[in-house]
Amino acid sequence: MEVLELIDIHKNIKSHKILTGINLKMNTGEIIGLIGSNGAGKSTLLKIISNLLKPSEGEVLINNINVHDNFQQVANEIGYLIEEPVLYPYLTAKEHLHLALKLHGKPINDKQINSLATMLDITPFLHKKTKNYSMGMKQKLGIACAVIHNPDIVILDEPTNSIDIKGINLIKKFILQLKSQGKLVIVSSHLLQEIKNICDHYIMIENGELINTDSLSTAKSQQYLIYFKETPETQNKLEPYYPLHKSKECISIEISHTDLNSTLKFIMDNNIHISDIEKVELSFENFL
Ligand SMILES: Nc1ncnc2c1ncn2[C@@H]1O[C@H](COP(=O)(O)OP(=O)(O)OP(=O)(O)O)[C@@H](O)[C@H]1O
Repeated sequence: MEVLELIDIHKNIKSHKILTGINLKMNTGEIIGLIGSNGAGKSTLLKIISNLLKPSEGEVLINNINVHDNFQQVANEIGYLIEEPVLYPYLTAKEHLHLALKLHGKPINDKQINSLATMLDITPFLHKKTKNYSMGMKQKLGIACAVIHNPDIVILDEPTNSIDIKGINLIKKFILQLKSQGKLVIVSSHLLQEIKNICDHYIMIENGELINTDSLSTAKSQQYLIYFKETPETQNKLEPYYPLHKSKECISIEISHTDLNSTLKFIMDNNIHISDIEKVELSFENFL
């Protein structure tokens, strides 16, 4: 069932275009992986969905309700952890969870808190003040606070940040449990191999634009390597595409399929001789 729709989302900050024309529809019971290089616009998009930022243009609809015009109506349908969790150093994990429930107008339910604490392995420090927590402990508590009010949509920006392998596996299992409860989970990660086995779909953003929303296998085939003979003149002409890759006597540039036409035009306009073009299957880590 469709729960979230993004309609022509644009975000400009001053003259900087951060997001351009993002259109997406997402359903309950899905895990969506959000990938893109540093500065691609992932956190900005997640903040817009969570109503932490307003789009310059466009609409975010949760169950057909405009998030930015009617947030009170949909605030309980969304839970998020974006960037680092904001925690009070002199409150315990349990007190944070009580606060989160109060914020959403939900009754204190210690049974629910204990069960969530078990799933996220935070029971041992449920009654300890957060000032002495490690980054991993803070991160897990941040995730617990994001979901304690039982939202339909859960947004986790880099949830595996600062978490060891055991913790990453636990979070993956937890995300799968959220999916089995019928929630839509949107998760971003720099280390996508950490989450790629659990996602149903992937959203790729580069330079604020959606590259594709296809499956992992389709997404893999969207890159091209263009090879040139290594000469100083060619190297100079290819300056807009630095850093160049070097192998034996060749240099190459790596581009996405969306840049293929403009890159070929650039090459022709500049009279650069192409030695070869290769469509490559890159692993997700190559996009990050
Ligand atoms: N408040 C702001 N003012 C100006 N530019 C901003 C602001 N917030 C974000 N940006 C710019 O918008 C672009 C996208 O940033 P964003 O944090 O959304 O990227 P990201 O894909 O989440 O990156 P990362 O993976 O490094 O966290 C970047 O170029 C960033 O510098």
